Amino acid sequence: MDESKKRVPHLPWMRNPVDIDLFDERPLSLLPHLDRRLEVALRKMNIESLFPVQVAVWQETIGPGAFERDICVNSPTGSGKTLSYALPIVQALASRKIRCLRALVVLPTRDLALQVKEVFDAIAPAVGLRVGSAVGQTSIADEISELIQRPNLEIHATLDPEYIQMEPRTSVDILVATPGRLMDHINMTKGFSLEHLRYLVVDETDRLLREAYQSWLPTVIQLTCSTDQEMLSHETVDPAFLGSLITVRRSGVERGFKGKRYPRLVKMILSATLTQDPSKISQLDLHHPLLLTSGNKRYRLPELLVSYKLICNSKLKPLYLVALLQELKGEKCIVFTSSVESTHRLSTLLKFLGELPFQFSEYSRLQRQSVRSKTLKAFREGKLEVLIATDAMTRGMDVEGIRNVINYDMPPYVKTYIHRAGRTARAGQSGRCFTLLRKHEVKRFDSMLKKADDNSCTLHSLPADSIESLLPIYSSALEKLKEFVESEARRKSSIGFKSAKGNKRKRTTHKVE
Ligand SMILES: Nc1ncnc2c1ncn2[C@@H]1O[C@H](COP(=O)(O)OP(=O)(O)OP(=O)(O)O)[C@@H](O)[C@H]1O
Repeated sequence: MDESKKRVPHLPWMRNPVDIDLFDERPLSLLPHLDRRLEVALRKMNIESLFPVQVAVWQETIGPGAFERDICVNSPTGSGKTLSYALPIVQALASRKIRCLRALVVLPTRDLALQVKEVFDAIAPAVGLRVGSAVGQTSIADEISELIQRPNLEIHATLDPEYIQMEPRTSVDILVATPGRLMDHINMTKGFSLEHLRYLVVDETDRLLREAYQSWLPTVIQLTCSTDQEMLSHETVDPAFLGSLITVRRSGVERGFKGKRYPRLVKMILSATLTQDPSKISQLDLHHPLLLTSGNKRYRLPELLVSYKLICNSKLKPLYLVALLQELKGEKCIVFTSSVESTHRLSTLLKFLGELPFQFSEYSRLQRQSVRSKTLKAFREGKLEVLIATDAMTRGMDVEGIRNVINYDMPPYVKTYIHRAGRTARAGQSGRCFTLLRKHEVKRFDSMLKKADDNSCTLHSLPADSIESLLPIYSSALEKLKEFVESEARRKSSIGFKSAKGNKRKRTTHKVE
């Protein structure tokens, strides 16, 4: 057995997880306590039953677990983690009386946050909840007007200000945010408060913990802890006296959480590759955490994913890619490269190869958000068949109908392989992942796949003539690429990108691989 499979987690609570594999998909009609209005909303989304991870989390939240413990979910890509937290949170808040910010969901990128907001938007309005976003898609002023409700002074003109709520306050129940914009609102937006927060979701946890993003996590933890402290300091005061806006938290004493009279903030963390590093996990200040994981392996690929490797002549690697894309005959594909520069060079080179039988586009953080959003829309709608992308931009991306993932550059880590491959074979569908390898990379790749519990990666070869037929235009395309990169570097340096100048010149000497 592979060593990585036997490794015992350092954290004791991670050693006896709830096994998600023991849960079956469950029809909505058999889900205990599901609000009828939510059932209708789910059916409108064409959801007739809950996936195993969703049933398992339901059990620990709305079911007998009753949100008593913080929830940590480690479940494969595309297994339905978003709805696994969105549904219980919306159901739990369905009976709230007064609108204020009670659930905060944090995601690493804007596109991902908007994707998750869509899921909340599909169910929350059914029970009268409002969902907002703080992702920097619009100006901060527009975001503030969406999130903050200001008192209407004209309506209250004749009333004594002492008796009316004059302070601005949040006008959403659930907020989906990226860390940067969240911090902007925490620091600057009048009326933005986490005082009543009951649920904090950290999706794509391992990625969010890796990057500090202006210390958003310690700030959120501190702000929500101080609420607990503040409330505890009112121990002699009847909670009712604290006003209807104060969330009356469920007592947590039954599991021995001494000294906590008020329900704490519930945290839910999720990933397909959840970290087991105690120092990282400790940043979350988890309360009696419960791990839910699929099977007894650390990493898991989607069940219906098939992996292939292609051994390439490294000088002709772009042609192998083109030949493979031609073979895939316009099926939706994502091609992963190792960096934004490499993504840019590869897509530029493909443009110089003349008419290709597929529509493709670059998708990376080098581009403006508006360009990226347009590209993603076209890809979703099937107007583009191939997206050339980097890891950072596509984590968690859920696009229907992606049949293939192509690793143009070998992923550096098994976690990277899992997140890239997981853009296909989602929600029980089948999919393929191809990895282009130079001869010397094969051994390292094979041992990496074993960690992902995939021993079934087969060799895929392309007919020699499919590459040979591209050779005549290849050298002229390379020439054009060289000129293009040089002129781009000159243009950038002339508009003041002095630091970029050196890098770009260096880049022109790189081979296109
Ligand atoms: N119960 C369900 N029935 C049918 N489809 C579902 C159900 N739950 C989720 N889905 C669909 O499954 C797909 C994957 O869901 P989701 O994006 O939540 O996966 P994930 O586990 O978060 O993946 P990743 O780790 O890549 O972020 C989505 O298209 C979603 O609409």
